[in-house]
Amino acid sequence: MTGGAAPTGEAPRPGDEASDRPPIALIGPMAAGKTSLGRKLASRIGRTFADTDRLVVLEHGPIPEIFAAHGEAVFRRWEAEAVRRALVPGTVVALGGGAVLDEGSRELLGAATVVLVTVDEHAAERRLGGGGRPLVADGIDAWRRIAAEREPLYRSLADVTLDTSRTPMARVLDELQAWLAERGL
Ligand SMILES: Nc1ncnc2c1ncn2[C@@H]1O[C@H](COP(=O)(O)OP(=O)(O)OP(=O)(O)O)[C@@H](O)[C@H]1O
Ligand SMILES: O=C(O)C1=C[C@@H](O)[C@@H](O)[C@H](O)C1
Ligand SMILES: [Mg+2]
Repeated sequence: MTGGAAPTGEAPRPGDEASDRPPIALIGPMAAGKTSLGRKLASRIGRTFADTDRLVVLEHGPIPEIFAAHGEAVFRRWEAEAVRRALVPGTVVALGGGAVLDEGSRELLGAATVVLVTVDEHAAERRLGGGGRPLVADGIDAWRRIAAEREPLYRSLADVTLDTSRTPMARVLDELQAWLAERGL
């Protein structure tokens, strides 16, 4: 795990509510484990969980159908709306892999604790099966190109980075929980 400078927030006091704390946002490339890790983290620390892909699907239908019928730009607009609705104090939010492309969403992430979840291409290739991700319908070459393009953006937003390639989910979760607890987040 690699972390940035410790946030300046005070340690939690008795009576503090998680709902007063900055939202915890999980960002990173497709199949890194944002949704799985976010859901487990929220359950463990007693916070509400939201997944922006899920919110878009609930409101507008399956992602491949949105891309086919309306194009990526419309998906990005609906995704940005989902980020704005979900990213409120006290929550854990898993963002879609490309949500950081939207400037307004990046501004909102400035008020969040941002966890970058990474995965190497070998593990990503094993996890990509099952489809549902139109931008990588052609496989790992597209995943590699997109991940490399976005890496500087992901790194610039992250407060902490966790790699899931060779670490079981339970241990990644323990590490993240400890990192948050040390900082009163
Ligand atoms: N640490 C891990 N070890 C092994 N498999 C993992 C790990 N983390 C996640 N996975 C598996 O990888 C797959 C992708 O995980 P997940 O859907 O959480 O990724 P994501 O980052 O949310 O992807 P997307 O960008 O498509 O939303 C799932 O099948 C999940 O069970
Ligand atoms: O990285 C991306 O651009 C995407 C990631 C997924 O989470 C979905 O939001 C969608 O498939 C696009
Ligand atoms: Mg996800």
